[in-house]
Amino acid sequence: MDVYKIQGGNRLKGKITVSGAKNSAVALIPASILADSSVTIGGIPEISDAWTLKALLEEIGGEVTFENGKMTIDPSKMVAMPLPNGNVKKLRASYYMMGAMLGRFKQAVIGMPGGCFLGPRPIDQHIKGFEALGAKVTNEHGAIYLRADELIGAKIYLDVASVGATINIMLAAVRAKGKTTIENAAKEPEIIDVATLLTNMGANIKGAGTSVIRIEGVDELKGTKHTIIPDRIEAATFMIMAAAIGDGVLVDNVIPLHMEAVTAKLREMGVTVEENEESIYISKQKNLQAVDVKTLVYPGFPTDVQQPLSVLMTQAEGTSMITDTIYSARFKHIDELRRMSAKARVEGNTAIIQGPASLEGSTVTATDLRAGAALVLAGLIAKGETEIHDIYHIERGYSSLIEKLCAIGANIRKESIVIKTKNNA
Ligand SMILES: CC(=O)N[C@H]1[C@@H](OP(=O)(O)OP(=O)(O)OC[C@H]2O[C@@H](n3ccc(=O)[nH]c3=O)[C@H](O)[C@@H]2O)O[C@H](CO)[C@@H](O)[C@@H]1O
Ligand SMILES: C=C(OP(=O)(O)O)C(=O)O
Repeated sequence: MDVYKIQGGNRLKGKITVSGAKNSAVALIPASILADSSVTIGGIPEISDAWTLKALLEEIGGEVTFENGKMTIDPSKMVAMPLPNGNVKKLRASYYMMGAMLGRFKQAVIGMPGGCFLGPRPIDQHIKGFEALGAKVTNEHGAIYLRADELIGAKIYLDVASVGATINIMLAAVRAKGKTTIENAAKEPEIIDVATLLTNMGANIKGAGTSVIRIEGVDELKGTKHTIIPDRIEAATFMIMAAAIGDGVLVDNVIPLHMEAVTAKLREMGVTVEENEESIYISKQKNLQAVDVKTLVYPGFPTDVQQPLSVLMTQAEGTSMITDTIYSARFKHIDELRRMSAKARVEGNTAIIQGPASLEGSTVTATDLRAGAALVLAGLIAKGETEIHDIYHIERGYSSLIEKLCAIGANIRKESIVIKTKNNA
């Protein structure tokens, strides 16, 4: 089993470069299914989710290359192959195969998606959208079956402003007949990125990034080239690391506007954040102060940053509270942080964190992707050695994390270890 081993206590200094956005990449790659010729996407992060999606596109007949961050997808020979099991279970975003295959083939069979366990993650709004467009949707033996004679544009009001549902409905609606309106749409930057790719393919989409998206369906979509936006969650993770143990860190390849909620909270904690055009500089910090945070849909504070920020809170003076209104059970990392001597507890959907705490290295488990990023930070801060298990979660979403952190001074390495069980002891 692969683990990360971290010797804590090193300071971070220098430039760290953010990769393309995971949560864009995982939607842009399936979006290519809708084109009639090759789509090239630059800046795809080297994460396992991207490799798994490449494999899924190949399973349905796509010809895909992925080298140096550039993925080229030739969708011309794709067929509506059912994908009930296997790779679809390895990631959450396999659900975008539903919208894209429905848009192109008017049918799809996709197993229930995997991804991080964060508490219940329903997809009822995705299904409601597909049904409004005229698809018949059934759940048989854990797979979703979608079939439509034709897709017809409709007015769809989302009960919750879901990123996944907004993108998935967009993917199907660009090939529906007539007009679709998505009301109470999510406004995350990744939605604009997907709309930009689709528009360059020939789709007619207005209002992406606002709460009302209007789509006029088209008969065909063509191949194109696209460059992905920077990953605002990875950028936030590095900003938080820099605030905790940096001696001057430049986080490069950032859109500062996407970081506003994070930047504002860090400033409230006493962190000096200098914004440049495409980078953010965090100098050496002292006297961090406790704050209260509530996660919200964009442009609010992102749930994906809740877990890394809770580690910074262990280093701040006083009692911080962080409430997750998007995923109420996204707190498994708190138990792991307690193993490292953090003074923290969970009450309902809120973590209450007492700082400053002297963290101690320990053996911990990355229960999910951002929990893993939080534990990497905790290990970098802690005295002694931290060993992180189940790092495959981290590698679903962070590209070259070890190389990037070592280049600015961290002592972290990946190792294969043998876990002793009754059978091999
Ligand atoms: C692949 C991807 O981009 N994943 C992101 C996406 O996940 P995901 O697409 O799962 O999140 P959504 O934005 O869809 O969900 C937001 C909220 O809506 C609820 N909901 C969602 C869909 C639905 O049909 N019904 C429903 O009730 C969810 O339970 C959650 O409380 O947004 C999350 C919230 O920003 C991020 O943590 C994930 O990183
Ligand atoms: C929860 C996340 O990912 P996913 O939706 O792919 O599980 C995340 O990116 O933090």
